[in-house]
Amino acid sequence: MLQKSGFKISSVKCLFFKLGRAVLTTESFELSTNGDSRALILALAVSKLFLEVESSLSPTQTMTLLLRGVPALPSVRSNFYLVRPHVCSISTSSDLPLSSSSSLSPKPLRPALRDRIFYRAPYASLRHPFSSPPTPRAAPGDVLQDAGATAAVLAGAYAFVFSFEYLARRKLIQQNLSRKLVHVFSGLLFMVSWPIFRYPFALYLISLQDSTSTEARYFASLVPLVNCLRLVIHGLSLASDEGLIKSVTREGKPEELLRGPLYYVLVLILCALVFWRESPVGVISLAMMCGGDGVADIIGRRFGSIKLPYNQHKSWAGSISMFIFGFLISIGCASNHHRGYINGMLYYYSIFGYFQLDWAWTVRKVALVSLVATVVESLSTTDVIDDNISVPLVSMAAAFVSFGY
Ligand SMILES: C/C(=C\COP(=O)(O)O)CCC[C@H](C)CCC[C@H](C)CCCC(C)C
Ligand SMILES: Nc1ccn([C@@H]2O[C@H](COP(=O)(O)OP(=O)(O)O)[C@@H](O)[C@H]2O)c(=O)n1
Repeated sequence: MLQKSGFKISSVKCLFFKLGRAVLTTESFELSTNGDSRALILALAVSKLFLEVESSLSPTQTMTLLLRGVPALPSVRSNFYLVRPHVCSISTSSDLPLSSSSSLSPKPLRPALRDRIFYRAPYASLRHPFSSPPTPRAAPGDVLQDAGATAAVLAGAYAFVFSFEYLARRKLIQQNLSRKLVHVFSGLLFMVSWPIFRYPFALYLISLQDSTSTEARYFASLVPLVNCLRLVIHGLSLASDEGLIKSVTREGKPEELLRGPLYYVLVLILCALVFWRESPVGVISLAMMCGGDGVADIIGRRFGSIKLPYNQHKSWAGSISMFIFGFLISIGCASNHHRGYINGMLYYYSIFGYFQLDWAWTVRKVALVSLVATVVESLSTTDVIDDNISVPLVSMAAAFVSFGY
């Protein structure tokens, strides 16, 4: 582990773990303790370390320090007084018997921000804050790992679609339901596979490796790219794959592959390349396209007797399920990781340390994105612009406005 300011990160981290729950990631320090006085000593140690790190950040980078359970006493505050507030947002939990001003920054943060855990939108060129050289280029072993991950996910994709081909061909499942289940799960399972590309969780925890590798996204994007080529080849009838056509088309016509399914995999490529696992925007957009739109069709066809006043082809049941499932798949079913539990895609990615979010704030933002996506999906414009284009693009725009990159 790299030495920095005389403290070994791993020892600080281990000590933190003994004193309480601490997460020391490339994006943030989060120290949650039971107020143990020794935690204050460590918090001072981290604060000195933090100032060192903070001074090495480029103007566009931000870091986060969250001290939960550590009294915001003057001695702690003074260590942060020099921090540039626009670079470093520091907060302490407001549910502690703290001094009146629980903000540690020179000027009190806006009340709405005081207890938010800011996340840095880490990006490909992110320098590991504790390493003096830039993140090293991929080592041969990393490339092999990514190539292996690509092969495994490609095989999974083929097996996944083939299983629905089999069920549809044996008429064990209706063709429409098969298409919708492939629609719902293939994109979500693709997202679930992203952490296996470079720096798996275990390695990340042990070595605090930078989890935002650049090359990994290109390897991951090969999976939808290969499926894109497959759809084009069979959509143009350059080759025939009755099973594929049966499992992902409405009427069993090859040219249908060049519409909904093709747009769908193109969006997967876009999200993997542009947002990858570094930004909530891609995760939320795919949750809306795969989970929300997919379930809207399944529920709407079955229970959608009450149509929308402005679109007789869509129903309240379909739209409400779009909102609910888009939201739940994005963030899960609770809003406070202290008391409830969160099991959506955003929390899945936060477990790996890709971003840290203020969940109470995030719940509101994801609900807003889900509402916007639901309204767009319910419009009759989807007859002109496929909702595999309109829903994810509008979700990206709404999520970008809410979360930034
Ligand atoms: C059926 C699909 C879209 C149709 O949309 P709509 O017209 O109903 O609105 C989805 C097509 C999926 C494609 C054939 C396969 C995509 C696989 C994915 C890139 C990787 C999945 C990996 C995972 C491990 C299963
Ligand atoms: N909000 C929605 C969405 C779909 N649906 C139902 O699902 C069917 C297919 O919806 P869709 O045209 O959006 O299907 P895809 O374009 O997503 O494949 C509609 O004809 C409705 O019967 C609904 O009732 N309410």
